[in-house]
Amino acid sequence: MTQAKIYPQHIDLEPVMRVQGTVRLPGSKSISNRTLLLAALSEGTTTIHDLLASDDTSVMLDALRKLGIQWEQVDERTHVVHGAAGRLPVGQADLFMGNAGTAIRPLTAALAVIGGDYTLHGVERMHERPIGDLVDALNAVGANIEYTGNPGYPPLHIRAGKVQPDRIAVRGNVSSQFLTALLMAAPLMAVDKPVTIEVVGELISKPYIEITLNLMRRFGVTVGQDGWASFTVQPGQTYQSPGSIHVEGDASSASYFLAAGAIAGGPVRVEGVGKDSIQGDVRFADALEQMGATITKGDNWIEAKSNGVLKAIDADFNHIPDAAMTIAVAALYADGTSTLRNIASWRVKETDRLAAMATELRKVGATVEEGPDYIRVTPPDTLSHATIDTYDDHRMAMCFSLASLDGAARRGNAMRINDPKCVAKTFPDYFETFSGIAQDTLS
Ligand SMILES: O=C(O)C1=C[C@@H](OP(=O)(O)O)[C@@H](O)[C@H](O)C1
Ligand SMILES: C=C(OP(=O)(O)O)C(=O)O
Repeated sequence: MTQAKIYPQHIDLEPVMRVQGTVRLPGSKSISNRTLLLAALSEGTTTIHDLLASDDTSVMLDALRKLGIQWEQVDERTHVVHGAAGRLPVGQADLFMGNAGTAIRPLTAALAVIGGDYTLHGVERMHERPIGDLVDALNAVGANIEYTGNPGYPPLHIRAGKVQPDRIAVRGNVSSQFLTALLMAAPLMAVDKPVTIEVVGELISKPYIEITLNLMRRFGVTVGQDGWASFTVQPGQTYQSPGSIHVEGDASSASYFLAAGAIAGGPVRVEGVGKDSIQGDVRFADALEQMGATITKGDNWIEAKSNGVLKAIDADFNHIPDAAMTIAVAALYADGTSTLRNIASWRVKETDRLAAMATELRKVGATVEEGPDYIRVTPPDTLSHATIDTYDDHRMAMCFSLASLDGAARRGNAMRINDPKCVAKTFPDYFETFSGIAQDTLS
């Protein structure tokens, strides 16, 4: 076991020669926050098993409470949400959304359609993350949403409007969460006639739309689809509680452990996601396979094992923008230059991830080319010890734990990661769990 030393300001990860073990994943952030909102909008009570416990789900739970939705946590792994059947008991509230895109975007659409007097704000970075395409789409069909800071960004002030359109158009090239938000609110708009949501231009991060449609179906609403161009909800469909629902393990969180297995021996098995997962990020395993790792999958697990040095990869990662960050760090262990393409959305997430990734990969000795929507990584012969800055981005912290694996071990120095507690956004116990798969350390 590695002796990870946790300090308030940084964590020192001793070089790890070999990883092996089984990790039980925390719940999926994307499924947890969608499920909470859909349960709140449903008729009936929903028991949710294995909800993610993290900053992003706390802000959603707190917001729902403030809006008058009753919920209880009945034991460590079980929450019960009492749906309010498309209404919100509290008509006026000030809601703190942290930095959770999956909370602020869907809630904005739901609140604008249901009507009331609501303000939504978040951490400083949240106020730099775009929401203009969603606000424009809603205001164009009768919503009343105002920016109280910079136009195009939270904070927002939502007042009652009248939103019952036939058609609503939204751009999908900055974030798929805008379309997700409109889809989830669509049954509330389609009161007596169908509503069609049209995607204007390109749609990014498509697998997240599949998650949305899948969960809407489980809550009793089906959506007609014309490819990725438009989505129609027929009138008279209301959300109905499925009774109980289980949240899969988080496939993005799985990526760090699978990559560790692919880099440093393995096998490493993640439990909680498997062959039939509804999360697009399970396709991260295909990328690792392409890099030469051996991947095996069961119904509820995925395992990765290394086969010597990884092969460099050149691929489009638009479908898995979050897990793609893990590939950028795994590329440090590849036999040549890797190129990750079509990832412009990295610039508007928790930080400018293209800039942050380039800066931190250079610190460990990589040669990096940062393009407007791509990154090219050439590994050094030997990784250098470095102090990694994390930019209040959970994924920067989690990805760079991989830089403590065998390549780094050749130098025998610890890898320092600043502000490790930022992992609380989606995986509060990340570093403890990572320590659990480390078998041999050089300390
Ligand atoms: O809908 C979702 O659950 C998410 C969609 C993706 O965002 P974009 O659509 O902005 O790429 C992803 O990066 C985010 O972590 C979660
Ligand atoms: C982009 C992310 O989060 P959000 O849901 O806040 O968009 C992420 O978790 O990588």
